[in-house]
Amino acid sequence: MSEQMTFRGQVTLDGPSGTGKSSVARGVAAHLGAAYLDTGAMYRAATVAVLDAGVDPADADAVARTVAAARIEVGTDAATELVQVDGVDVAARIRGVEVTRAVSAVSAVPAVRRQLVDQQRALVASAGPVVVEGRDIGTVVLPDATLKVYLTASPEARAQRRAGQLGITAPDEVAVLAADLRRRDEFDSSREDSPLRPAADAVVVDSTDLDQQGVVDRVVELATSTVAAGERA
Ligand SMILES: Nc1ncnc2c1ncn2[C@@H]1O[C@H](COP(=O)(O)OP(=O)(O)OP(=O)(O)O)[C@@H](O)[C@H]1O
Ligand SMILES: Nc1ccn([C@H]2C[C@H](O)[C@@H](COP(=O)(O)O)O2)c(=O)n1
Repeated sequence: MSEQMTFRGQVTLDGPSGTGKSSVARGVAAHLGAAYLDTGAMYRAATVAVLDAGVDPADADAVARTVAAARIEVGTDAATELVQVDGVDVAARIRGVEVTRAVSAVSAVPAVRRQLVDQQRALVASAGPVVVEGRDIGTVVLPDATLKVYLTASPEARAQRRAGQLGITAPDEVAVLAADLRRRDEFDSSREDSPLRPAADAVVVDSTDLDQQGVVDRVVELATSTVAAGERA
């Protein structure tokens, strides 16, 4: 695919927390002129609905009922962030500690996953070319995607990145962040329904020693060469 040609496919970006999926996916979408879908934001919005209803995130039946009754909306424009629950803007709230602590439990509920995966596929179907990031996009949501990337980085790099994002410098606070990332990864990788793992045909990109732009360039290069190989076949 030359730079002038239009990208018409789907790129999936999966991987553990703090590897840079959201920032890289936005950059790749902007470069390719594609839409962008943050599926983690959807599970976070579902968690807001659960917490606001006073439901225990460990009560799977109540979580499923609450999320089924909630109207969860996310945008697919890489330049703006739209996340709403029942018409209320929750874009800032979904990044808070309370939601981050509870989101793994909510996202492990099979009925919640079925509901949000259906919604994700509908959004993708109407988005055209798209970059979608999450944990199960290459394995479950879009198994026929043009390019699947599984992003990794060392636990130390991920904790430092998250600390930088939050303006945290004290070593003991960075250690707390690292423990939280570890806890969430273990939970997300060991759940029964759609655990975090690379798709068999995913390209693994280790971003530990790459800066953000370097990762964006690498994924754009992979998308370009995948499309070019498809055109030659
Ligand atoms: N290659 C990189 N080098 C250094 N910093 C990076 C790199 N990629 C992303 N970052 C920074 O790391 C932080 C975390 O990135 P981001 O939120 O995109 O990760 P994520 O994988 O989407 O995390 P989560 O799954 O928890 O939402 C951000 O501040 C981002 O700017
Ligand atoms: N496709 C997805 C996306 C996200 N999740 C879960 C697992 C994460 O801990 C949580 C928040 O995601 P983040 O915003 O940190 O990317 O949502 C999932 O199970 N499947």
